[in-house]
Amino acid sequence: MKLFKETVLHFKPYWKGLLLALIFALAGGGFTIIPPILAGKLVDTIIPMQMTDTMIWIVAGVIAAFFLKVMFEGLQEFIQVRIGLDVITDMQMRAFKRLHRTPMSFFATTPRGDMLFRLTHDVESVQNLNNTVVPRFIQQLVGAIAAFAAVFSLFWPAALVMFAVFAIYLIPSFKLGTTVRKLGAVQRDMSADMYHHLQESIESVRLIRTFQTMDKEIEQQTQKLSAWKKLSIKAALIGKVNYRLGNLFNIATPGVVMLIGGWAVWEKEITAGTLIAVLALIPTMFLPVRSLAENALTIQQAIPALIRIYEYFDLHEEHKEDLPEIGKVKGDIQLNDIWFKYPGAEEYVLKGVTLSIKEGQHVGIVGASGGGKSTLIQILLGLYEPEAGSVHIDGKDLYSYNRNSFRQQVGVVSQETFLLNSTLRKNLLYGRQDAAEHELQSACEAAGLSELITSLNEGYETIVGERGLKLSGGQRQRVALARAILRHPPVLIFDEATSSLDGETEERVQASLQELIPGRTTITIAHRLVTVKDADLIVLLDKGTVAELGTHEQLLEKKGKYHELYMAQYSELEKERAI
Ligand SMILES: Nc1ncnc2c1ncn2[C@@H]1O[C@H](COP(=O)(O)OP(=O)(O)OP(=O)(O)O)[C@@H](O)[C@H]1O
Repeated sequence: MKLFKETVLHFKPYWKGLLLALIFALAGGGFTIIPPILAGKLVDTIIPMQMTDTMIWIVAGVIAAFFLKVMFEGLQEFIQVRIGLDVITDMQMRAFKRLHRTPMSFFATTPRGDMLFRLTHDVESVQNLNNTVVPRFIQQLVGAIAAFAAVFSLFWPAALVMFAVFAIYLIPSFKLGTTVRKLGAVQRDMSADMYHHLQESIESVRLIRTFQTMDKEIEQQTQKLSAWKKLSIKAALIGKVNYRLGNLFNIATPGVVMLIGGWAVWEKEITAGTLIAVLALIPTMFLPVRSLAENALTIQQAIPALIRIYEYFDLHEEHKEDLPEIGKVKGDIQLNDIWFKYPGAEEYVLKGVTLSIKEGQHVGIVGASGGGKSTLIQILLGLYEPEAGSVHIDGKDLYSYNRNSFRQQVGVVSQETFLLNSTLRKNLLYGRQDAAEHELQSACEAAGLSELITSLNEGYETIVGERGLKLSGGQRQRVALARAILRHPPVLIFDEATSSLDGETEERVQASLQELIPGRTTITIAHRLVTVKDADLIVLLDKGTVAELGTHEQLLEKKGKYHELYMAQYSELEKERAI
């Protein structure tokens, strides 16, 4: 029911075009029944009376009827395909937009292959249905109704025979159709699984080569493919049986009609011409049924595909679109008693974290791996919502505002660097398209990228490759840094932003970053304590709680966990240098 309602709602804005298509379909259907009726007249009157002139008119009438039928049906088909494509692209965009508004937890729990499959293959399945099956079926249905009405008025017992044949045929056809539908759903899930595996396999090519697991990957794909093939053969076989069954009834029906029609001609109840017209109309009546059987698989694939696209319309939204914008951010951040665990997890990752960051302050977050540092940043950006507690930006509750308006004013450089398969320039300008050339250059300078760009033949126009694979890890991280710097955000977040750089480059980049930090609220997550030793405040996060808080010197004096970490990290010499 929802399927029907949603579909009607999507087509509603195009009702005028659809009405026009229906008028053309009706006209096409009307012209479909003219040639058989004229053939009846030919047999009954024109030939016996040798009306040569009228015969020419009849032939002209048949040709004109065919021509008009083709024209009207062509117009109807075109309008319908056009509207269908508009509707499908609307649906695809609606699903895609919604996907971008869902919480991050959705992406963490949904295979990427599944998302891609819905937005590509499922959409394609619906397009296949739209481009050929539906417009033709409507023509055929209109033609069949017109033919049925004509047969009923010419010789009603033949119409009755047809009706009975349809009823008998529908029983096995329905059963076979149900089987095809079930097979179609399984086949689709198998395809999605294969798609996911292929995608993962291609993306993990480095891992596969390193661990030499190609054979295992190929074996897995072979198994999936052969299971899919087996099922597809079964579905194709049932589809063909269904189609041939339709043909069988199509052939049998004229036989029965000939029998009762021939008898009616002998009894002078109808003329021979009427019988010929009726016989000629039979295939037209069978066309929609045959078409349904022939395209059963396409239909059975498209319906679940449509349902799966519709499922995305109801995805949970991260926040309502109509929430107010947060306005220009100064950078005062307050986290109050944050309790958080990841969806489906039992353990809390953050247990009552409270943190106050003043405008323009530089805060370092340190602690053992898995302590919840990156999670805290995700909460601060509103990517995940805590179970309890609140986030205030300049005194405003973040979750009562459009979070995107806050994120736009934050420059984030994280452990993972995402680059587009495009030029360095496009990647650098990703967050701020309108930056001037000198701004671009100084951001690259600050991020330690200038030398690399000068050394490249194509400079800023160098293509970085799929996910930036043509760059080293450190180079990718520097691109991400420059990209964040270029935005001039009031809030900067560095999550292990310099971890992929060699010691010398890191020192250089850190020195440049120190110049950028004044005047902006900056949060730096680092494993190497020296990275944050100049921060105004250092937070030691341990197993989801704030274990220690203070400046580098205060924390060292405290001789607690920070001190312990510090001692563990540095040799005596480095320690002296760092203090
Ligand atoms: N998307 C997720 N779903 C479920 N659990 C997660 C997810 N992301 C992180 N975790 C878990 O949350 C805990 C904290 O992870 P988090 O990344 O915040 O730690 P971290 O302190 O930043 O670690 P690191 O220093 O290694 O980056 C870990 O136990 C991790 O397994």
